[in-house]
Amino acid sequence: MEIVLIISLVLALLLGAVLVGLLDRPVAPPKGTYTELRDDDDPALAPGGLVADPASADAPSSRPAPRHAAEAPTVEEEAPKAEVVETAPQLDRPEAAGTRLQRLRARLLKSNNVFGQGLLALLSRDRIDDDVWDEIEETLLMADLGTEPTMELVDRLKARVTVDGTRDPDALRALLREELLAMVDPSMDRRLAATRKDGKPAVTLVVGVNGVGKTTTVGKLARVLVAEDREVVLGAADTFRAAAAEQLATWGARVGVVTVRSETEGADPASVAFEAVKTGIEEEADVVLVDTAGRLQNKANLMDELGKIKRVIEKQAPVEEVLLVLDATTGQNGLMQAKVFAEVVDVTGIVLTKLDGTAKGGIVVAIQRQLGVPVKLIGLGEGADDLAPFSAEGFVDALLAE
Ligand SMILES: Nc1nc2c(ncn2[C@@H]2O[C@H](COP(=O)(O)OP(=O)(O)OP(=O)(O)O)[C@@H](O)[C@H]2O)c(=O)[nH]1
Repeated sequence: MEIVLIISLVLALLLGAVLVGLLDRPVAPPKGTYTELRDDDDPALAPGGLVADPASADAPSSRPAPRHAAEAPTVEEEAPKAEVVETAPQLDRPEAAGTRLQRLRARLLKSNNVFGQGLLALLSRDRIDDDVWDEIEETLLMADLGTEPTMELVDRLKARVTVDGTRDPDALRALLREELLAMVDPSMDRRLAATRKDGKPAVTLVVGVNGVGKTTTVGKLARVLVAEDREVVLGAADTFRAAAAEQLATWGARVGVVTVRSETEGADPASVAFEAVKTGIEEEADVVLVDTAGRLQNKANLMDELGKIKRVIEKQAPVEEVLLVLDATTGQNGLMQAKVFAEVVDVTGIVLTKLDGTAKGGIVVAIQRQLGVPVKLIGLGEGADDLAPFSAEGFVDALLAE
């Protein structure tokens, strides 16, 4: 009896020791779970191999504080908070939209001084004869104002300068300002669709030919919107250029914006766009910006693809804005592009990039006349905040600034 008791006691002690040993061992996480501290808006593998970009998930978000601390206390223990704070990249604080054109006006004046100041100098000559009017006409044509608007403006200036007979520099400046402003048309609605409608984000599709600055514009525009406290989701539907998705994700990460992209090179851009909009709806974003691959307007299959992207997006939410990006340095060629793009998708606004590198500011008027669509944004440099909302007054004032 005693022996049985002793054996039972020894067995019990052994069993206890084994149990303690087992509990002490680190427990491997179930397959597929994260082993590092992750954010709430961490990318989940989406159907079709699409992920919300991991680069963005590392950045601190302006959204409500992540709930991971409450949900996964053991993981929290493994990765001390201090470490996360140290490694998390600082978010950029983008410049507010309102001050941008003012800051960038010097660039506009520098590249377009012949257009604005040159015109003023010609009008201020002591005697304005036919030769001077020819020079004025030439200046306007050189600035890509287009033939019809040039004739119209010259006629109006002729009539007013002759009738008024004024030679006073201030009066001439005011007169020229008024006439240029009428050409640029301050009555056009240049607001961007950036507000949720019927419980869905405003979807913006960004289109244009190769190299005009689409991806850069989407990145810069995200910053404009973030500065206005909008929740933004980016869609990298330029699956043709390998680096485009990476480029876009970097732009997004700098301001804490999620980028939806495909892990498969050459994936169907319509499906990436679809996933981006889906994510935007799920995340209750204000705006979804979809970047698309550059396409030549004379390639019918690529233009058809654009139509498809739009149709696929619209299975979930209407495309509120189609921004056509045009490179201002390409001048009249941009007009041809605009015409064809407008036939395939309803362009709602123009983004005129690289205005810092050209004296062709008159293209603003020409393009608006051609499409009946307003220029909404202008690019004035390669800097992250060198994209400004277009204002007719701000533009004309910059052209005429001293
Ligand atoms: N100076 C200047 N450069 C600009 C401006 N906007 C864009 N760029 C530059 O234009 C180049 C092309 O820009 P991307 O955004 O890659 O052009 P993309 O249209 O997306 O190109 P694809 O994807 O090949 O069609 C980059 O070097 C940009 O920095 C601008 O307003 N001013």
